[in-house]
Amino acid sequence: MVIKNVFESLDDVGSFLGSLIHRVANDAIARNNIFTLGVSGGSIVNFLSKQLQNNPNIEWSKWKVFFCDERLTDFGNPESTYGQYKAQLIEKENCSDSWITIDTSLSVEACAADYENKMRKVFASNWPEFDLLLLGMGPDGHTCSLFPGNQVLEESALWIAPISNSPKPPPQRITMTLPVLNNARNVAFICTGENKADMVKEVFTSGKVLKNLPPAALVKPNLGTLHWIMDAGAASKL
Ligand SMILES: O=C1O[C@H](COP(=O)(O)O)[C@@H](O)[C@H](O)[C@H]1O
Repeated sequence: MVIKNVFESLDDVGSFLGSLIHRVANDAIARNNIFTLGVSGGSIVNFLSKQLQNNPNIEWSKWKVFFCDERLTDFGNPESTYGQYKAQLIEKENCSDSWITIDTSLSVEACAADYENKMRKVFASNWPEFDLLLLGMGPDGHTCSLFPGNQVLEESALWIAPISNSPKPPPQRITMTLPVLNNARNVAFICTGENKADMVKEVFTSGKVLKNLPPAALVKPNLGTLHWIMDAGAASKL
């Protein structure tokens, strides 16, 4: 199922995202006593940090937060996604125990394998079934660190893949693979700004030739729900 939500203001995008997260978290905790969340970097960091701050109802001890992708760089580098969440949210809420970080001392291949092992300690199944994955999309159609034309789009065994040639800096990254994204219970794209309008249109109207599809169009949860949360700018060409 695909649900499209378009809002006039960025504040409304943020509030809707906040309510979606809380609804899914409450359901997951009621069902399993744990909420598994995957977060992205880029523009989502601000939205998410704002929504998850100063909320006494969040049971952080029951949250396990993984990175949908992460840049292999020191946490002190402004490019580090964890570093951004740390500064904007984690230090303020004192919730670092809930966040599963990469080991930046490893090579990119070892880092990806190590992160997959960390994930396997939480999920016993063949493929992890995240309660919610929060994804962004670049104007080129990339999501996580899955860039157009990269062979990693065909990955069918790894949960986490190394990327050593990302066209968007920094070049070394790790990323969830498509089978992981498509096994989630809920996936939400948070997409704002007119500079993404052409690609949003392409994602919603692109044909069936697999190799030509932008990576974001390949995210189609097998059994879960796909939410597109957009502002009017991003949705302006739909
Ligand atoms: O490089 C990345 O880009 C995407 C999209 O970022 P945005 O700023 O255009 O929303 C992001 O989702 C991903 O996590 C990040 O590593």
